[in-house]
Amino acid sequence: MDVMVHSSSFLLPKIHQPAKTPANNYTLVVLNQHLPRFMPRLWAHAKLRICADGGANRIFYEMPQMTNDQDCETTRNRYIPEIIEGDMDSIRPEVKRFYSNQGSTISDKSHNQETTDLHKCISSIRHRTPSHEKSDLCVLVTGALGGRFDHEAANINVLYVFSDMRIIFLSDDCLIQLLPKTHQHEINIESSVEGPHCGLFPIGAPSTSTTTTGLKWNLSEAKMRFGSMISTSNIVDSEKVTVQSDADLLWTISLRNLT
Ligand SMILES: Nc1ncnc2c1ncn2[C@@H]1O[C@H](COP(=O)(O)OP(=O)(O)OP(=O)(O)O)[C@@H](O)[C@H]1O
Ligand SMILES: Cc1ncc(C[n+]2csc(CCO)c2C)c(N)n1
Repeated sequence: MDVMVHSSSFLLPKIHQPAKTPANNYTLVVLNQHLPRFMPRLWAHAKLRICADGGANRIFYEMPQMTNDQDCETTRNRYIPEIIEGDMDSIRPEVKRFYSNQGSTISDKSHNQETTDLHKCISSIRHRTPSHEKSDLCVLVTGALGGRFDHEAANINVLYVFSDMRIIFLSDDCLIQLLPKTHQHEINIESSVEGPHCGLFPIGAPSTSTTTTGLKWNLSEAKMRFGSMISTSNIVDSEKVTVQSDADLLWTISLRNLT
């Protein structure tokens, strides 16, 4: 079974980032929730930036408070998403007008009320990415966690729908991602920015055998399912964590107080 290597090096300042890993070649998706404190850094290093519908309001109204620019206008002119995607029922008219005039592509999918704006964004990223670049692509998503529980459930479902893509949800407090059962996983812990708290569990299908190394409470061919045992409030105990499972698992790790 192939090994998939993971790293949160996108959270490091640029000078500390290793040259070419999937984590440094990412598309940023901004959802309609409060921006995380490290948004300016994520934005600066992204290869492509997509706002999901009302996510554009967050960039327009919240970004000016997160930078040291002299005035609002300077910030707004600096942070222009390449694409705004979704059913356009939450983006404000003045925000849509502003970014449209600045050259953002407005991808209006108001006819589709079957999938969420995040689903539309990920689907569009998949279509835009040439096959030979797919394995290198990482998608960082802000605003997927916290807030309305139906939105959160839909967001997590997107991780499962697109389980062959590297998608990472980031909040101020933690990150989460899916570890597909098709691979063994090697997670390099960036201890200056993440840990020590972590969790590992299946949602949906149970796991009859999960084995880990590098955790304080390791699993050895352990069974996990909701309604029985799941691993939460675990602690990373090594610079490298390995995971092998017969089920897709969610991996979550706490983020330190970065600026
Ligand atoms: N409170 C929230 N909690 C978690 N995710 C959210 C929340 N609000 C928005 N999102 C995410 O941001 C995306 C864009 O948000 P937006 O408010 O534009 O959605 P929407 O389609 O108007 O949702 P709805 O009509 O259900 O309120 C959503 O698809 C969802 O992924
Ligand atoms: C069974 C079922 N439940 C809910 C919706 C509604 N819905 C799901 S995603 C979406 C778009 C949100 O931007 C909407 C309105 C549906 N279509 N089918």
